[in-house]
Amino acid sequence: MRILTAEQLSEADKISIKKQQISSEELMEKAASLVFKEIHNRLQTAQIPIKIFCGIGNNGGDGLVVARLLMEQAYSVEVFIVNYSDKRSEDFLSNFQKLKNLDRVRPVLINSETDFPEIKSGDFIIDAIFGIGLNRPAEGWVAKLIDRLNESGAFKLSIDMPSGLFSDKPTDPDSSIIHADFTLSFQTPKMSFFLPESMDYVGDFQILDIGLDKEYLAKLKPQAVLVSKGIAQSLYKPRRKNSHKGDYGHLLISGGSYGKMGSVNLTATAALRTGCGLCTLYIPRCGYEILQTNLPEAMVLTGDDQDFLSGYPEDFEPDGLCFGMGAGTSDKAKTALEDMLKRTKKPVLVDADGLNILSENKELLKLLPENSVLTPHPGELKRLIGQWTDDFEKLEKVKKFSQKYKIIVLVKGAYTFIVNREEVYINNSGNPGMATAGSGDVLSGVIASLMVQGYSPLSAAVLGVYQHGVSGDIAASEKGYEAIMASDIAANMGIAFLRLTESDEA
Ligand SMILES: NC(=O)C1=CN([C@@H]2O[C@H](COP(=O)(O)OP(=O)(O)OC[C@H]3O[C@@H](n4cnc5c(N)ncnc54)[C@H](O)[C@@H]3O)[C@@H](O)[C@H]2O)[C@@H](O)CC1
Ligand SMILES: [K+]
Repeated sequence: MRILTAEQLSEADKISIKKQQISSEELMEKAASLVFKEIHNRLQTAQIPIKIFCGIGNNGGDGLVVARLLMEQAYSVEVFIVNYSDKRSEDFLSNFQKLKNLDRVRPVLINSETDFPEIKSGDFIIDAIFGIGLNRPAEGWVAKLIDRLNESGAFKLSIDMPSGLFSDKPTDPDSSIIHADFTLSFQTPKMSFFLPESMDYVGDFQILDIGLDKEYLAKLKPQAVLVSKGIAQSLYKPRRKNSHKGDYGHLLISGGSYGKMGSVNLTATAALRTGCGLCTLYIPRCGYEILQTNLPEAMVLTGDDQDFLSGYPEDFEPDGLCFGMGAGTSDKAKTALEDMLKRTKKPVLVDADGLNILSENKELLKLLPENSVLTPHPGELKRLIGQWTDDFEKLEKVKKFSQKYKIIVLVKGAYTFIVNREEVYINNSGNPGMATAGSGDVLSGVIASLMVQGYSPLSAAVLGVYQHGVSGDIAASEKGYEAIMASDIAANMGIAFLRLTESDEA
C-alpha cells in the first residue's frame, strides 16, 4: 500500500470525480457509507449513545452522512456542529440540509465552551472535526473541546484523521489532538500513522478503499510504501529442487566479546534458520567452545585476542558479511571492522557495536561497499546522523545519509522504516513482545542470510524485516508478548516462510 500526502489525495479526489463523472457529494456519500458500514458491523444496532462531532469542512460532511445513515438504522445519535468558522464547504451544507430534513434530529451548534455537551465515559464519540484539510493546530475553544473529548474516557472513532493531527508534517505535541481508539482512514494510510511521535494518536486503524482512480494513484510518487504480504511474496525466491548448499551462499558473521557471545549465537541461528547455505563465525577466542557446542551447524574461526574481536581471517572469501553484534567498541574491534571493510567489495550488514564504531570513526563510513545495510535502533541512529527535531526531519536526514554513502539504512521501531536513498518502505508486521534483548541480533542474521542467498540488499532488508515481524507474531500467538525471547523469533522463521508461501485463501 502506498502512502500519499494530503495534497496528493485531494488532487486524486478531484481527478476521480471528473473521470468517474460523479459529484463530490456522491464521493462523500460513498466514503461515509463505508465508515457507516464498519460502525454498523461492530455495533449491530446496540443502543449506545453516539455523539458525532462535525467540523464545517468535508470531514464534517462525512460525519453528517454517517449521522444520517446511523439514524436510518435507529441508532441513538446526537450531532454537534463544531462551528469554528462560517466558511462551510458545499458538501457539508448539502448534507447538513439532508440531515435536518430527517426531522428527528436537531444538530446542536457549538460556538464556544459554554455550548460543550456533557460527555460520559460510556459514550461512543465519532470525531469528524478536522481531516486532511487541517492547516494549523487546533486553537481556542476548539482545542479545549478536543481536550474535553480526550479526558472523557469515551471511546473515540476518528474519521480519516484524528482531529488536530497533520497527515504529513510534524504536529506540535503540545497542541490539542484527538487521541483516537480507532481511525477509519480513506484510500491510503497517512505518514503520521507510522511515526513514533504521532502513531499513538491514531489507535488501531483501517483503510477504506473509496474507489479513487487507480490509474492516477499509481502514477503518484508515494511518500513511502507500506510492506504487505503481497510485496513480501513478490520478493521471495522459491528454492529450486536441483540445488545444493553452495547455491545459498556462505555468510561470515563477525562479532562477540567476553560475556556477549550470545548475540553472535542469535544472529547465526537466525541466519541458518533463514536458509543461508553455510555460516562461519569470526569471534574472539573466548567464544570458541561456546559456539561450537551451542551451534554445531556453524563453523568457527577465532582471532588472536582472547576477549575481543581482532583482525580479519586470512584468505577467506565469503559471499557476504555481517558485523557488530556484541563486538564492543575497543580499538581492536575498530581495526577488525576496518580490516574487513578494506578486504571486501560486497555489500555488508553492520549492526550494534559496528554502528557505534562507525559513529566514533566517521571516516570508516566511506569504506562501506555500495548498498551495504545499516540496522540502527533510535539511539544508534542518533549517534550516526546527529539529533533531529521531529520524526519528519529524522526521515529526511536518514534519506540524505543513505544517499551520501549509497547505503540502505533501517530505522528500527514499532514500525521499522527501510530507507534506500529517496525510497522508503514501512514494515507493518511484528508486535511489542519483540522489544526484547537480542531481537535486533536476530534481525541482522535474517537480513544478512537473505543477502548471501542472492537477494539484492534492498530486497533482503524489506523481506527480512517483514519475516522477522511475522515470526515474532507467531511467537506472540503461542507465548504472549511478555514471554517472547529473541531465540523464539529465530525458531519460528520456518513457519514464517511457510505462511509467506501459502495463499490467503488456503
Ligand atoms: N470529495 C472529497 O474531497 C472527499 C473528502 N473527504 C473528506 O474531506 C476531508 C478533507 O476536507 P476539507 O479539505 O474540507 O478539510 P477538513 O474538513 O479537514 O477541514 C476543514 C477546513 O478547516 C479549516 N481549518 C484547517 N485547520 C484549521 C484549524 N486549526 N482551525 C480552524 N479551521 C481550520 C481549513 O480551511 C479546512 O479546509 C478528508 O479528510 C475527508 O474526511 C471524503 O469525504 C472523501 C471525499
Ligand atoms: K477527524
